[in-house]
Amino acid sequence: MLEKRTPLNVQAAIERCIDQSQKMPLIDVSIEDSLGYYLAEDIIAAYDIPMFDKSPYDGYAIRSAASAGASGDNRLAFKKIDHIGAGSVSTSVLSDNEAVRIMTGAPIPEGADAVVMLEQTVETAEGFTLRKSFEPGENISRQGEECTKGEVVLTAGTKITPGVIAVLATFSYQSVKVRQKPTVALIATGSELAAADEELAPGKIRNSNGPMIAGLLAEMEMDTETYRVTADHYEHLLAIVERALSKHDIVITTGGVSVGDFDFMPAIYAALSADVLFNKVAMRPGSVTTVAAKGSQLLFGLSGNPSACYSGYELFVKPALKEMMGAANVHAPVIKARLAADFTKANPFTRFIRAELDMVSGTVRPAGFNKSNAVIAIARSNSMIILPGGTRGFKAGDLVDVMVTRLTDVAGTW
Ligand SMILES: Nc1nc2c(c(=O)[nH]1)N[C@H]1C(S)=C(S)[C@@H](COP(=O)(O)OP(=O)(O)OC[C@H]3O[C@@H](n4cnc5c(N)ncnc54)[C@H](O)[C@@H]3O)O[C@H]1N2
Ligand code: MOO
Repeated sequence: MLEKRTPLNVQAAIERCIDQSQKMPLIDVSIEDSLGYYLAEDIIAAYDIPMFDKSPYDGYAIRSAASAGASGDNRLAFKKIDHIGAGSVSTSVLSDNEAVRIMTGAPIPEGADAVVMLEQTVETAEGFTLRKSFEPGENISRQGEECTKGEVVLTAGTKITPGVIAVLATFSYQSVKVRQKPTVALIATGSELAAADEELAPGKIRNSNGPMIAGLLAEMEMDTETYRVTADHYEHLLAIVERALSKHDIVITTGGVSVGDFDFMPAIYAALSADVLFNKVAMRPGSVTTVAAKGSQLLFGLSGNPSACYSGYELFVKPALKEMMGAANVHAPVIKARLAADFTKANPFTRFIRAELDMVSGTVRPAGFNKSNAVIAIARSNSMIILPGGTRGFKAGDLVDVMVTRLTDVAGTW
């Protein structure tokens, strides 16, 4: 008899996935290999930045008091007593009307309290003249003006970006504490799937979900193993899923989760004695998305329909992977934007529409044909419009929620 499934609210389903996601063990990773991980420790300033008072310009370090009264009609002369570049320290101590020729980044010599830019000077045999007076501290980058020793500059859970790597390098880190990345098995199921090098016999289609999910995982720099399925046979599929579970933290399947005669995933979860967290979500597409847990391992049964498969990954897999890696913020940003066109369809359940968000005008429109089986709209989208269940009749200009999935490659200029 057909199993009756009770739909779970989509936000509750996401929370269930996150609650079930166990944090991965701590490891040290070299900063060269740290991109894409999340900091598992706060980063504390090991010293003041800048570490010393320094010159922000190529010019001359002077005593500001010696410049008092300088003007176009009263040029004051300074004598050059030393010359330093970044990386060198002057041993000179300045007295009135003495100056050290100094390059950007070099420490301010003792006695100096201002820097004159080269462009503000006229060279003389002994040094230079200037026609403007300087305030104490003028043109000096102060020690500790960016941060002081002991300050928490980045908190645990921050994604390691090139900017974070710059901070780690600044504070002499060679390696940093992170949480290991989970390893992922990827299994596209379906007897209809013909791999890229196989003939497209009648009834067969190309496997687009497999390469798409592999790409989504690659974006997160996950270590993924793809398993090949030859046909929808229960024993064959069960053996592959068991093999995947023996090696990986996460098993992602696509297809075979609905109620069809060849949808074997429900029986496989039962055979594995996996704890099914949900097998129906009150959303479109992707209502059949199923997530199960086997101890600390998670099995994501994404729908076979490409748009449903994509949405399932963004909504459930991505936050779970982030949670396991210790990310402080696991959710995709949801912003408000105005619909660029009417959307008249009824939404019995929360609807996710692959969409084009125009960040410049703050408008959003569906990215073309948008049924569960659509594939092109995924490629054209940078976001998903979220329309709440139990609504209909959205008009152009209405403010709607938009989940931003891809922030790069968005049109815009300045
Ligand atoms: N009687 C019912 N039938 C269906 C229901 C239902 O509730 N009752 N739900 C429908 C919904 S909604 C969806 S979504 C699909 C989901 O089915 P599955 O997740 O089990 O996926 P499949 O049946 O295996 O495939 C669905 C569809 O997608 C194509 N597909 C599969 N894998 C790939 C791939 N790797 N690349 C590209 N396309 C793929 C497949 O050929 C099918 O056309 O079930 C509905 N039916
Ligand atoms: O709910 Mo199904 O996943 O529309 O497409």
